Amino acid sequence: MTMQHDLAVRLTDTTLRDGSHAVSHRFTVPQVRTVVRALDDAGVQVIEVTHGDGLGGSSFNYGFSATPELELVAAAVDEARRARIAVLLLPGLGTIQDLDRAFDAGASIARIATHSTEADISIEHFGHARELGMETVGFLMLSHRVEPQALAKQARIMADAGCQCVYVVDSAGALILEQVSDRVAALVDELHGDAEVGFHGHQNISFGVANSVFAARAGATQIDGTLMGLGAGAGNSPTEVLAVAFERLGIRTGVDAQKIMAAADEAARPLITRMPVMDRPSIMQGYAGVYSSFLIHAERASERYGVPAWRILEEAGRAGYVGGQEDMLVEVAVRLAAAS
Ligand SMILES: CC[C@H](O)CC(=O)C(=O)O
Ligand SMILES: [Mn+2]
Repeated sequence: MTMQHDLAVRLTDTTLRDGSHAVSHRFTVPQVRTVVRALDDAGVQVIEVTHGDGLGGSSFNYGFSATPELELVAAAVDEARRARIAVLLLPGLGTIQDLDRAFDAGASIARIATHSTEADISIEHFGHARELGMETVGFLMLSHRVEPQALAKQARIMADAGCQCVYVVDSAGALILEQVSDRVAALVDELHGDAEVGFHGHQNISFGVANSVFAARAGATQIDGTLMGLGAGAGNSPTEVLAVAFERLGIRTGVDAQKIMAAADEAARPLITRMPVMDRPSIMQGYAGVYSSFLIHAERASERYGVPAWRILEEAGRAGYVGGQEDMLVEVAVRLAAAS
């Protein structure tokens, strides 16, 4: 076994954001408190809390939150003793005012997400977050669609705007091993210490954890996970598995393996109404490079128009749709139904 005692990564747990997709955005204040307490006890340093689609995501199009997300953020801030609370924002869906409100509720890390070729729409948000004194993280979503050097140029735009860590985000769970480390290495090289590099994986073709190891070895210092792998598509890299795998590889996380396994089992497992699985639609997302959050929208369109969800997702991959184009899945379903 290769031991790499020189490596350390900060784990960010996004059960209460990406994992929110798996419970149709129905987290309650007591549930948030339970999960935050368990993660905090286990030594997770950053916990992300918002609607699954980020601040402002609660809507007809993306699904309404059962509890206003700022109440969840405030509860998380109140419950955490050591961990810091992060929020995610997609410019256009969430606004600068949403960020202000999240900051007022006690969030101290702003994670701004854009499609992997559109970093320029995050410039204002990074500037504003830094003015507020928030730590900043940038998400380059659907990173598999962009070659390493071009992705690194987008990361440079974020870093120059005030982003302190740029993530390679495998939104489709499509990347495999060196495809991750090549991208992470290109960003590390470009950013040259001006910003850290992170990795966010999905399990659609089961590579989330292995990809995270490759990311860490290529220089990523922040890695995302969710308890029990709850998340969009087939879910995210499970935080408890990341903690155990990293410990076995000598990559320091500061997370207690026993406690994080208990957090998954005792705090997260009872909340699960629908366990993300690798099935035909979610595997198709990894295979065809489709945004993981499209899964529920495709399933809804599948029921309504009587065409298989995997076919809708396959077509979405062919068309190259990006986050925000959920309505196009209905159009695809209508077309497939008419052709059948
Ligand atoms: C809502 C933003 C987006 O879903 C971020 C993310 O987790 C991903 O792209 O995987
Ligand atoms: Mn995700």
